[in-house]
Amino acid sequence: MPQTSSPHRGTARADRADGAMTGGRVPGPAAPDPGPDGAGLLRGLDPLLRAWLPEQRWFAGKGREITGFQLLSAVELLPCDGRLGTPGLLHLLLDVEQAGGGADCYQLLLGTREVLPPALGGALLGRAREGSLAGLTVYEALYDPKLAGLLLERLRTGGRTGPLRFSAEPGTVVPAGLPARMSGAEQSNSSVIYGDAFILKVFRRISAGTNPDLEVSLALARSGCPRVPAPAAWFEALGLHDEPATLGVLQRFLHGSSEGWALALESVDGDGPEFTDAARELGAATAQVHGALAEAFPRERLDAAQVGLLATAMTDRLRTAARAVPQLAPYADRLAGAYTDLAELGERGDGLGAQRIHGDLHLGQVLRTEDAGWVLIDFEGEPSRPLSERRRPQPPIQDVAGMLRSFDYAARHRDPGSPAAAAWAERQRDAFCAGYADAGGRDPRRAAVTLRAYETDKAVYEVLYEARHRPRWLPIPMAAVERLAA
Ligand SMILES: Nc1ncnc2c1ncn2[C@@H]1O[C@H](COP(=O)(O)OP(=O)(O)O)[C@@H](O)[C@H]1O
Ligand SMILES: O=P(O)(O)O[C@H]1O[C@H](CO)[C@@H](O[C@H]2O[C@H](CO)[C@@H](O)[C@H](O)[C@H]2O)[C@H](O)[C@H]1O
Repeated sequence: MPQTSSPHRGTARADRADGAMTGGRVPGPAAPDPGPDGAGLLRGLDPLLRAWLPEQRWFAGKGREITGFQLLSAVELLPCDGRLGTPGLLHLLLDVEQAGGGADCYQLLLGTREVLPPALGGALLGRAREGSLAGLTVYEALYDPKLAGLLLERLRTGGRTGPLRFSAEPGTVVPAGLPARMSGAEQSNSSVIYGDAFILKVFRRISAGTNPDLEVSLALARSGCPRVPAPAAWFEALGLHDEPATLGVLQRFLHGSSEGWALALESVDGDGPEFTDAARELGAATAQVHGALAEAFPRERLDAAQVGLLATAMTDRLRTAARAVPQLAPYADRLAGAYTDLAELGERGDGLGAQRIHGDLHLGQVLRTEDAGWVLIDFEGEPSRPLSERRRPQPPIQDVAGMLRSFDYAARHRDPGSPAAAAWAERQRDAFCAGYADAGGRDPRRAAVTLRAYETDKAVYEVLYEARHRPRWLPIPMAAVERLAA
């Protein structure tokens, strides 16, 4: 609901009928101009954000000092009213500047209250001491069922509030008043589950353009492909750049589904059935999704020069990762051989087929349902890559390599060096590749050079990912690095 009244004591006011606050316009990252109310907001938030952001799993700039903030957009979706005891809801797009240069744009949904109920204690950012939020407690709004419910209502009703545009997929019915709960899965983004019927993914790091998670799952659902949860509604920021930036997607929640990762671990740990049938079906599901994507989006044939560029990009990523993670450095030259082989294959052969793909396929991105079998989620691609790159056609074997790496992860999650783990992973690789080929995909085992290059690239990415986010898990991709470098 657009707000026109004063949201907070102090200077920040929603003084436009469309709900955008003064200084809440979106001037673009090149020329941010938060204006007086934006500056007032930031004065109170600055110290809270400096302490809170680096603690968030989705914050990509861990380990680098935050040097400043630029407010790109501030929209008040609900005013905080102390007399009525109602919380406020602020939507912010914020450039976070860090040592070493550059800035990343993050989306924040902040609740404001005079007094935070104990149940929301875990969502606390802190109390603002100055600026337009002075005296108010600031917290993560998505944890507050009332505020998360308000966001659902905006998605249901659609329309504009300042730079925010809410849209619904025609023909989809989203009931009002579904109870909200924050998803426990702390990943690259934040998700809210509504009544076990829908899940809203709120993207955290925002880039201009349509997020492939929306673009791809919408195209697949519209084509009738049953292997993705259909998007029901989404919201975007207009005016950041030339293109709208996707901020969040509401999609069907697959209630009662099981995550591939959990099922695989049960099998590895001996608590569940052998996984090979599931791996074979997963290979078939992946091939079906690749088939549907090849129909829905343009395809390309990468020539020798383009394959050479792929190999160069892989080599660059390897060199960057080896500089950041010293354990990787001794293997770098031998690993780079896989990329040289790929470039030579490009010279010799008739190129590589490329199309839209999942882009970050692993066992945490597949859900097994009673009715539909395997369903693929999270088509966002590797969050660390630029959006433009993630939206480009890629060889589909990249997804295969991602899943094969994931079998290796599951197998080695307890003991990276165990021979039984290696044998388990080998069985799943074979089953997955056989299922992929049976369902119409090209047997990945017959593309050994390309597969090895992509597995190496993924293992290198994982080394960097684990070193940054989960250092205890670093031995898992390092075991793969040793093997791939041999
Ligand atoms: N449509 C869905 N139905 C059921 N659970 C889902 C759905 N989408 C996501 N999830 C759950 O939420 C987790 C995180 O979702 P994901 O899209 O991978 O988010 P992120 O981009 O933050 O990694 C998944 O691993 C899965 O457990
Ligand atoms: O799910 P996200 O899009 O956030 O993907 C990132 O995090 C993943 C971990 O949660 C990471 O995946 C790696 O660990 C998985 C086990 O936790 C394993 O199944 C994957 O094979 C492995 O790559 C992913 O790489 C990262 O982009």
